[in-house]
Amino acid sequence: AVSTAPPVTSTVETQELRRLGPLADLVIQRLLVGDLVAASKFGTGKPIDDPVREQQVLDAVRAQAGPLGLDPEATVRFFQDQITANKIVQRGLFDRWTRHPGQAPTTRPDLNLIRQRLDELATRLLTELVSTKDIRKPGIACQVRLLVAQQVGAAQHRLDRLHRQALDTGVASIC
Ligand SMILES: O=C(O)C(=O)C[C@]1(C(=O)O)C=C[C@@H](O)C=C1
Repeated sequence: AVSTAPPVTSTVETQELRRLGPLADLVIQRLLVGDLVAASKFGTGKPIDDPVREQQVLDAVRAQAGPLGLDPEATVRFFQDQITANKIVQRGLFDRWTRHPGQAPTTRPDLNLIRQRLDELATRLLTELVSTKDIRKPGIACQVRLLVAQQVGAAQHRLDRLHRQALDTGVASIC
């Protein structure tokens, strides 16, 4: 008879290997919002860098980290990486749209609404940092899980070179 039950150990191991999946997915969601930010700024003369807004983002996560049981400075570093990743996407798209104006967006999304989305993602990222805290200690186990999460996420979202490069930066401090 053909067995229809999945091999239990491999299922458990697969689930284990995917434990950083939700965190990697949120990192990807945040850098994909970079496409919207770029579309909101491109052609307006508005600079990609907004140091005042960056400080607000970092102050907010620093304040939330401690009460959640996260190290405030490590959390700030993680979000600095998310901002850097976002700017990699924005710069890459500005460059692409300048060289190929036909690919430039034709509608301009509202930056304030986009920032609300980034704030929501920050809350979800913090929650996921908390629930993965025990498996993010530096070491090969974390690196293997991260590699799996990053590859699966990049494939699921069909990320191009630019967004994969940004993802490398976004996940740099996870382990
Ligand atoms: O809010 C913006 O204007 C963005 O460009 C997004 C973002 C971020 O990732 O949070 C990135 C770059 C800016 O310097 C500030 C913030």
